[in-house]
Amino acid sequence: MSEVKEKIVSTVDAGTTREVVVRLRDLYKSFGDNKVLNGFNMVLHKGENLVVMGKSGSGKSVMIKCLVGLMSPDSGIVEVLGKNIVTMDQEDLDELRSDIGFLFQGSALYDSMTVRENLEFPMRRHKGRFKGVNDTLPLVREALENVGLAHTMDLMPEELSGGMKRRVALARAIILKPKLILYDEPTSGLDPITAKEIIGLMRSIQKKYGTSALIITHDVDCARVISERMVLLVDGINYAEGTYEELVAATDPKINAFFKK
Ligand SMILES: Nc1ncnc2c1ncn2[C@@H]1O[C@H](COP(=O)(O)OP(=O)(O)OP(=O)(O)O)[C@@H](O)[C@H]1O
Repeated sequence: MSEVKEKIVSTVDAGTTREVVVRLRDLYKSFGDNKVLNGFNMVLHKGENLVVMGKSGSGKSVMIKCLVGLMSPDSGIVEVLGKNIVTMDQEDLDELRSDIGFLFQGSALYDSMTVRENLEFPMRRHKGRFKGVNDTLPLVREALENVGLAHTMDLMPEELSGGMKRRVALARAIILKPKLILYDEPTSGLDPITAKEIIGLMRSIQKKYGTSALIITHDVDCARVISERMVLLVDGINYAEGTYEELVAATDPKINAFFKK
């Protein structure tokens, strides 16, 4: 275990007053002999941008799936917005997910729907939350204005560039004003300038709405700019935690490997 982790974990355990939005404790998940999560721990505080890095196949997606209840851990605690995910029924899970925004790899817009219809989609899924909303237009417009794309409302996804699609996907992720946003590789496949724009938007959204964000990325520049704190997932555990600067300065070779260009 690295010095960095011991230092930071002790600060967190020493009774921080920040509200906890996600708590994963002693998470284990195996597939046959493949032990993917081996006692993983993580805490995300309210309003925080937490970056999780791990090499390909290290279990980041498995961790996220456990976090949103798409996969059950073999053991361990998964608390999201004060609720225990592991014991929840489907109805409660659906309700909880209306408080979570997702921006997953590749934007995943529906090609046969306009931008506006793509944005309305989460509202249709979580009808209960929008009972009193007859006119979705103001919400769609506000979400698109946040990403500078209000003029694209009636366009089809094929009429947008890759960077614009990612921004629309970001607008869709925030339209429900989620308390928590999960970003899975938000800058993958984008050129450095567009990636920078997306990171800028992620930051301004967090500032405007006070959203908590968990960001999974391989992009060291993205991690440097966006993270307040980082967790490195290695060998199924939270191998190291700290700020970007603390982790870059660490001497442990397994930590260094993440920051080599
Ligand atoms: N449903 C499943 N059944 C069996 N094995 C699985 C399943 N889901 C994931 N795994 C295994 O768990 C390990 C971790 O996979 P995971 O997708 O979480 O990695 P990752 O860190 O997200 O990788 P990447 O960065 O490439 O997306 C891999 O060895 C994978 O084969």
